[in-house]
Amino acid sequence: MAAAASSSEGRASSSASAAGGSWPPPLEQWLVAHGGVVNGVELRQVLYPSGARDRLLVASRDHAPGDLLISVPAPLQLRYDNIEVAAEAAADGSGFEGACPKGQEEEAGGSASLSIPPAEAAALLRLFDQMPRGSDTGAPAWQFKQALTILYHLSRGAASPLLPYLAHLPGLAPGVPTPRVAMLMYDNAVDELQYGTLVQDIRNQKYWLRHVGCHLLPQLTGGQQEAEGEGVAASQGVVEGPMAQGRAQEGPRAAATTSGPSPFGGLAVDEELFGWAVAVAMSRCFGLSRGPRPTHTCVPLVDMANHVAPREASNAEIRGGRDGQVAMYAKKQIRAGDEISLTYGTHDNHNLLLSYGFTLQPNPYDGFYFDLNMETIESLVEGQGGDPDTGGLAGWQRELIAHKLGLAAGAGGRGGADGGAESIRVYLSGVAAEAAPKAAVAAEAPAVAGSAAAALDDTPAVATPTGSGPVAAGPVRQPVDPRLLAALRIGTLQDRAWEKLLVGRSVEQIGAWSSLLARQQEISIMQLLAALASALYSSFPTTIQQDRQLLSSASLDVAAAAAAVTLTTKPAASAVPPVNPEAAGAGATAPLSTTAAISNSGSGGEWPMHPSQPGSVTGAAAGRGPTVGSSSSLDPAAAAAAAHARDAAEAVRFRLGLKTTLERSLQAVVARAKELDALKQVR
Ligand SMILES: C[S@@+](CC[C@H](N)C(=O)[O-])C[C@H]1O[C@@H](n2cnc3c(N)ncnc32)[C@H](O)[C@@H]1O
Repeated sequence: MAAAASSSEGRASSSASAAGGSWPPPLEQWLVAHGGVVNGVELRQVLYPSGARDRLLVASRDHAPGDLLISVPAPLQLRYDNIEVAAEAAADGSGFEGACPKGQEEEAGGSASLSIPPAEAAALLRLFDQMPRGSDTGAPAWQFKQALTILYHLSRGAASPLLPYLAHLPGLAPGVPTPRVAMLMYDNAVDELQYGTLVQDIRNQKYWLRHVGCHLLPQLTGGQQEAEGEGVAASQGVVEGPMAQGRAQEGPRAAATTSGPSPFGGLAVDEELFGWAVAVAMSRCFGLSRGPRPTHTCVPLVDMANHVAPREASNAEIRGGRDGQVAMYAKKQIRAGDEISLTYGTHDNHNLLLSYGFTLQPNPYDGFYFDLNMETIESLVEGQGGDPDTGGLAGWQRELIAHKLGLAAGAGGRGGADGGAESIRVYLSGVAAEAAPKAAVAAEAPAVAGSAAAALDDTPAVATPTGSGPVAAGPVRQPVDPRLLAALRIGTLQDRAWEKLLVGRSVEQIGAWSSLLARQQEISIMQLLAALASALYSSFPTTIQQDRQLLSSASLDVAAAAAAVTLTTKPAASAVPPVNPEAAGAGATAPLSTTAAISNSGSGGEWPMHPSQPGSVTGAAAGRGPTVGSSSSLDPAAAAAAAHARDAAEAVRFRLGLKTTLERSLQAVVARAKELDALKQVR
């Protein structure tokens, strides 16, 4: 829990605010100057002993529960619905050029116009439409739309009122590296995760990132006809696109599209820059799930709050307000100097790594996932009940399990014929037995993935970005997935008399940790689960102890690499004053190999950013936006070494967390078996 511990752990901590007049302006000041509210909250930078840097929100005075901490009006947020509204209004001739309510432009933007020129909005909307789609929603993936919106505002440079916010984004703000969301990790580190389901998800994300950033965008914005071979992605078809919230597909008209003028002006968007924008979108957007048009939004300053879990550990929450305003409130007493934290959602480490580029140790929402089919259930329960002749599942058990779990009834897990899935993904979790829910899980509301905050009665719900993993983590975990427990309870029954009773019960009721059908049966089930957890643990090539050792040397590597970067980094001569002096030159852990300095004529300074080639951002060519310096501010080899070291350490941390989760699950089932056995003895 790096960030949670950061206030005490950091050896250097100071306000991120630079002296007045420097660039970029402190976010707190910028927000207040343009209609936002900031009450007793400040942004701090923290430097860990490892050399890693991060930022966090800190209370500058005491707060009572319910206090408003930050409020950000819609025009100060970076959100793609603004683009959609502007384009649609232009198309239907209503002449509305931007989503900024009348009268707020001046307030929010100062000299820069909040109106989005109709032609540019229309060009962006066309791009949105070409993005890969989620098969579940059929809509272009929001992460890509938000990334394009971020790049669009970046390309506008001083013409965008959001430039001061952009300058604080990780990867642009000096010393703050781009989050290493899993799709940006090096391949060798991905292999070291030792966890197939996550590795597959990361490969799919990498595929789509490459496809869009490297092929699709250049074609759509570069004046070329769609090239041959681009149908490949669509025909591959098997790509599960977590970024696209499901199975990703090509945009509907991609193959027939002729590119138009780039909405990014002179900003050359390549795979690296696009990857940065997607990582920013994934790691710091809030979902607005209600309201006239669901959208995602980057909310300045509010997006500086770090994540803690479980939910009770965070001291602030987000609420939506009227006119798209997003606000942060204290949800408990906060003392001056406390870190202000949010719970992004009930994310397991799989989701955290995919969406945010870090893991929590321990993570109360973590889970070990595996695919369960009828064959696995059959082999698990063999000899424990069921058909007296074969010792396997009797026909009625198979039917009941298939029906309750939505699985295909065939022994080999042959999906389809009866409408059931071939397999479902289930978990063993690290929830300690004593913390497991006491009531049936069925009593819990179904999870809305990523839902982070209670909505006000009449206002839009606000949620932190959903994790992109394969399983939406629910609000409450029990040590064993209720569906797995239900399957084992049904599969080990000796007596068909249970069938009538179980038919009317939900899978959550049958599989509730707190309930059981018969004590001796439950003891056997716990023994089966203990054997399962042990077998899964043994399938890892390394043990917990080996991982711990590796991690301590990996941490040394990270620190050494960070130190090397700091030593070899030469701040660009023409570089802007950094966000704070400590941050100078420390952006070297960003995965990007070069930096260029971009000057913002409106605010009289330059700050480092990272197009993939120095000088590729040419505001002059576009006749607007940023102009480019050519200073290189870090040693690419040292930066790459630091990124490699960080990835390697994160991979080991992830798999260590997974094994710890399995170990805890094992402890929970063994404890339950013992408890039931002891009860049996007493009676
Ligand atoms: C919404 S941003 C929070 C602000 C961020 N710290 C910054 O400086 O921009 C989310 C990112 O913060 C970092 N983060 C948040 N919570 C964290 C935690 N508990 N441990 C480690 N990193 C965390 C991760 O890099 C994540 O991608």
